[in-house]
Amino acid sequence: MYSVVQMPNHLKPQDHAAPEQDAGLFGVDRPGVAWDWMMQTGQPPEGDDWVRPQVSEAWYRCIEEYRLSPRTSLLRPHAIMDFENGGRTAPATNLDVRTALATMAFNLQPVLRDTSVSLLLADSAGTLIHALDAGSNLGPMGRRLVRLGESWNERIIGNNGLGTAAVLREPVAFDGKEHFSSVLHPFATVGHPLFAHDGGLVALLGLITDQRSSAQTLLGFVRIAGYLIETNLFECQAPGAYMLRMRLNNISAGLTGQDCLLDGLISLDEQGRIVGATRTGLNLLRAERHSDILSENVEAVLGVTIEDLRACASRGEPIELEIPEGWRLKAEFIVRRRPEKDVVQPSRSFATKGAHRAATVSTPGHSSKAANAEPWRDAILEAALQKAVNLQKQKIPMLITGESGVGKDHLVRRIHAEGVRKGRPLVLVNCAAIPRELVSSELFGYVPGSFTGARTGKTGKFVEANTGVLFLNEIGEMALDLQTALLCALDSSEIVPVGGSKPVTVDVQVIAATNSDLPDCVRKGAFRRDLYYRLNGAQFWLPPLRERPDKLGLIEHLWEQEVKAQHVNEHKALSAEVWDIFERHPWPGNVRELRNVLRSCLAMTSGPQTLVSDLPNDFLREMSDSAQAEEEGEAGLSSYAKWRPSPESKALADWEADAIRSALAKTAGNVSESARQLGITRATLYHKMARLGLRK
Ligand SMILES: Nc1ncnc2c1ncn2[C@@H]1O[C@H](COP(=O)(O)OP(=O)(O)OP(=O)(O)O)[C@@H](O)[C@H]1O
Repeated sequence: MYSVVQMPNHLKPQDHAAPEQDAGLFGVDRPGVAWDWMMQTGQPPEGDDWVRPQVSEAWYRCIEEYRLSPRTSLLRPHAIMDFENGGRTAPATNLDVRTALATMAFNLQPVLRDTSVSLLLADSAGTLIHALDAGSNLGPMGRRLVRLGESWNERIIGNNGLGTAAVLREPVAFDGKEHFSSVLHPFATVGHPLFAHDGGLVALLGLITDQRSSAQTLLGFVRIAGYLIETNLFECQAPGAYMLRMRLNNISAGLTGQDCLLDGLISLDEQGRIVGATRTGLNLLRAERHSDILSENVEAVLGVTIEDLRACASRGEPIELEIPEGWRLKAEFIVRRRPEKDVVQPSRSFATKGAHRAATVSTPGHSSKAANAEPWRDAILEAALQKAVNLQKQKIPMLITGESGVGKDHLVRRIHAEGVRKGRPLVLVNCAAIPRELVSSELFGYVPGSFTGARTGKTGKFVEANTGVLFLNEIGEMALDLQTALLCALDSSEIVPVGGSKPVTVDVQVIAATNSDLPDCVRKGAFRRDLYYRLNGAQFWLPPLRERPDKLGLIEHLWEQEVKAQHVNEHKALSAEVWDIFERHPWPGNVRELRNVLRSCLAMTSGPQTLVSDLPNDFLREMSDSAQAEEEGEAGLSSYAKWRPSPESKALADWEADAIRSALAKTAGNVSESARQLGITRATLYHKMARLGLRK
């Protein structure tokens, strides 16, 4: 029980309207006043005049049960140890489920694009396992909150959308100062628990935004998103040979809310026993808990036998079911294709994830994957490629966007190799790398005598690319006057060489790429609007590596490619620790950084397993700097802090020196090759060698 502190009357509002956030109806920021009151008295105010009961109850839990302070900022390492029962790994969600969830969240992301809302996924313990479009509007503190590995557990940072959804087992939303912890005051957070077929909590879906009065609005979105994800997960993961998809037949029957509109699912084994249900399925059957219906025969619950259901389905007849209280359900009986033995158990914890992955990543010939396992496919790249190749038939200009290193150039090369213009020229122009005054002559060429020294004239890139593809990389860097010339060339399919007067007709498919925010450049007047529309016949956005739901699959795939490329014959696998670092690392350099790191790792690995000490120095230093910066800042938990090589085990300089020695030994003292293998420039390597007193 908690004690109740009465708020002085002069502070109380004079009516019982719903509490307002941020100076609402009465010009009073009620949750703000209540929070200040709690700070002074150590107790939340009584009743629901100031904050919603859900909020005051959460604040009581924070004070009485978790002994938190409202000034609790981010989680400290010791706090996570306490929470995890003496430092054991938090109950993580099954890897297949994590991948499935991340994929579904990724598919939802376009709905939120161009909003200031970030989508989050946490495991059942509240530890962030995936974040989409996270951080751009959230400021430094927000960006720290949405880093993978941070805990949103209510016991750690107080009430919040994700952590409290896990406690209450229902969707929740909090605005600004309704959060117990001041760290969350600049934000609105919303969360939805995601349940497995047996009712076990598998993960948490959440949203965070800097629009701190929008939580209730976002609650509707998160409910629908949660329903879609849960239903999808059920269809992919629930056990059972059959499934019943049910919907209420008579809407006026008395059920309210989303259960009237949404499908409920249950799955059945060969004998007709219920082996799984979604929460909507549970509600439609008027069951409170999964245990009320799991293992029951469908006949006992719905009054029909499995044979009846099979017979109806084989006659193609709809199934009408009557459930208690006279409600009628319309149902579809589905024979599922997946055999039971393939089914994974979502609510089982995945304690040995690193070990599992280490076992699955190996050199060809040592692979522990099933012999008939399908080869990994880069679904994101393939989907973009397929669309682009089709569009190329109509010569539609394409714009490829995404952060540096996500694979824009890689995609263009694939489009060229597999599209209708394969075998024709592919001409690459990096608009940022050519001096401004030369871009015009580079693109359009020049005639002899057009300027001093131009005795012979030059063919421009447009003419070189004739009948093929012209790839304009870093298009956002192009000067405004050149944009005008480019627009003319694109509109007329004609170019005029510098110093010339006769137009030359060209047949060129233009593909442009940029990692800048072109619409923003248009708004600021730095990029021509008409050119933007001209280039943007179709747009492909490649996600950053950290947001890719198939990140681990891609890492594994590229590791295998690297092993092949370097003709390594012995068994080589990434250790569990390295996997964990890779999973948490935000990969600011995206696939480019990943490839460099994998290349260096492989070169450094002397035994069968790649250890943390085999990671390239720049990468280790990045981790180390990040951890240090966070430790120096406000009590934050770094995902990296855990992985920083401990001073007792080895000083960073020693790691660095070992790695360089090893690279130089392997390349017989070749500095360029060593630098390449280490993923650093030659100059950096020389600098480090001098600092560490190393010789070739
Ligand atoms: N999907 C992928 N599969 C395999 N390799 C990839 C993939 N995407 C990118 N890469 C590799 O990553 C590196 C960087 O890719 P790329 O140069 O295409 O990125 P980018 O987005 O064009 O970067 P920038 O904006 O800096 O030019 C290249 O070595 C490329 O081959």
